[in-house]
Amino acid sequence: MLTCRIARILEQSAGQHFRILALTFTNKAAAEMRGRVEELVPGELGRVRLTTFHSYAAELLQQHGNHLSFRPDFQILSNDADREALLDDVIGRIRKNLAFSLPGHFKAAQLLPAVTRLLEQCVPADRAEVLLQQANVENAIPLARVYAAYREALRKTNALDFPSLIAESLDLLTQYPFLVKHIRKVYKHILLDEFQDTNHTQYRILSLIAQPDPTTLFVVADDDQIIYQWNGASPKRIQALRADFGVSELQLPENYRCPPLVIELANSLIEKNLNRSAGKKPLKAVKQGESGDVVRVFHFNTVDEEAGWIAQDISQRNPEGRKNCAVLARTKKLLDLAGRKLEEAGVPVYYAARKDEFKSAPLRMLHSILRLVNATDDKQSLARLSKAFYELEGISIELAPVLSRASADGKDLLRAWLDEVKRRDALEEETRQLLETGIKPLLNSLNYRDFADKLLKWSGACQQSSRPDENAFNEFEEECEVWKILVSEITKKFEGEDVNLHQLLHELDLTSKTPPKQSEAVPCFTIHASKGMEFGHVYLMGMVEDQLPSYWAAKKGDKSLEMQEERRNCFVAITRAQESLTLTFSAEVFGWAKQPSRFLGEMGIEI
Ligand SMILES: Nc1ncnc2c1ncn2[C@@H]1O[C@H](COP(=O)(O)OP(=O)(O)OP(=O)(O)O)[C@@H](O)[C@H]1O
Repeated sequence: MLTCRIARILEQSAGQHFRILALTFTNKAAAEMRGRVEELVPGELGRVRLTTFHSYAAELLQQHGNHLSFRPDFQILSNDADREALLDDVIGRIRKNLAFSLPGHFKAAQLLPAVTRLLEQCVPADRAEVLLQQANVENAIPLARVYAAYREALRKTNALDFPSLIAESLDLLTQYPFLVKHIRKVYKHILLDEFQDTNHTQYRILSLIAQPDPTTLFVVADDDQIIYQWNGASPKRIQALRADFGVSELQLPENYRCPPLVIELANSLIEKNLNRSAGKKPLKAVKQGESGDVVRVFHFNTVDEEAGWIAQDISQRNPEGRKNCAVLARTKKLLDLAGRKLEEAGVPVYYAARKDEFKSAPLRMLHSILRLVNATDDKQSLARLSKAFYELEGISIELAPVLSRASADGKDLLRAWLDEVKRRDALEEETRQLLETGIKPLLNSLNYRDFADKLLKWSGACQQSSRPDENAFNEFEEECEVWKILVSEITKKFEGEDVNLHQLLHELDLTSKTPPKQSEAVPCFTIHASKGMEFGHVYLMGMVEDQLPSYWAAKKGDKSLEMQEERRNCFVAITRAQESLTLTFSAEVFGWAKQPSRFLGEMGIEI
């Protein structure tokens, strides 16, 4: 839908210079759409910025973040461990200030979620105290203090985490209206996929950059698929869109994916939700003619038996059928069990869990060198580089001498590290070569592609000889593949532009390093990870109370917002099926007696 509209705008405006901004929530969706647009209108992608919300925010801050004191080479803290370390630092420094006392139990790990929530709501640092007090939050004053200091620390260390990318972008656009004017001039069309997932801050950004003219903005949304309520998504957003933009709406009830029987279940289920858009039409199956068991329901004594049966059922299919199967569940714990059973049955498994950082030593070494070239005093990257280098080369480079050499000679950390390494007699000739002919030119030219090729080639040679750490090459081959794919996707994303090093690093930080699925592997996905996807045969396991719906929703009650979200989770899961749907449940799950999910009854399934 979105891609067809982009293609049509491009066709109809050939020769014109305005650009199109299309935003998605996942890199995968953005990459798929780019592929489809390229197929529909080859050679026109240069006029389209098709990217994720976060990546667009990073781009805005690269270009204009100096107004907020961020340099374009800012670092993105993509994992919670780094955010926690920064917050820990912040708390430690506040504690040193004797004039202000923080509650003894204030620890980074416990406070991070609260800080994240404040950032997601884009609470200005100087308003946090009042707002937290008004909301009767315990320890409002110290929490506000920590929050303000955390935002300040991000600025001082020239770093941003995911929620602050969005929050700072909104601040930027709010404080500098000339930027909004500029963006509106450049992007005559703004399109957004999965609009229902936008949180309040993202919506405010969208409202600023889209011209008030309703022809500018085009969104695709389904309020029956809001499953990120906990992350700020809300049915209110669609209502706000109607009120703020005067949008014209086109309902698309036709469903081309699922068999009619699945559509019947989906409709029966979702109509139980109370706060759907008024006048929402039920889904209409376009597919006709079914063969075999389109919907199957099985129950078991224990979840162990349930997972074992699913594994057997999938393994007994022919290879073609097996490739089209997926196991979905509400929680990761269920999927891990199903995955284990599948592996025992000889079926390879694919998990979609996000992978923030590379795991193999060569890729860690590459990534930390690139980070050090970009941010020359990044001590954390220096430590990571030394660790990876030790695993590969067996030479231990202590950080203290590197730091003092850097400070004494006024050198950046990478150059000082190189000097330390080169003093070692034990250095292999190939490694010396890499450092001489690889890193030095990289430092001068920033040609990361060339350097990456050299380092990966050198690593390949290292792999042949025994290494001090036998785990150094775990996941190496697949990560080389991931590296190639990422660089190629990033190049496509910035079609026609030279992707500089800090753009590359930002994109790397924003992208999961999960390897691509091997064709014969069976996906085991949480419902959230399966959103937007489709599979021939869907096995939805764990259809019991306290799983789907979750314990929390069941506790909140049948009419609660939480229960409605669980119903949408179930709706999303079953509507992934193209050919068949298998629903399973057990009397006992992880040692607890469980009742069948209320959603089975709501779908009209008799037990
Ligand atoms: N007009 C059409 N004719 C035939 N097939 C179609 C048509 N439109 C969509 N499809 C197919 O239906 C399936 C679902 O389409 P699409 O991914 O656009 O749906 P969607 O609304 O984004 O679904 P969801 O939001 O539930 O993930 C895809 O396999 C797509 O190829």
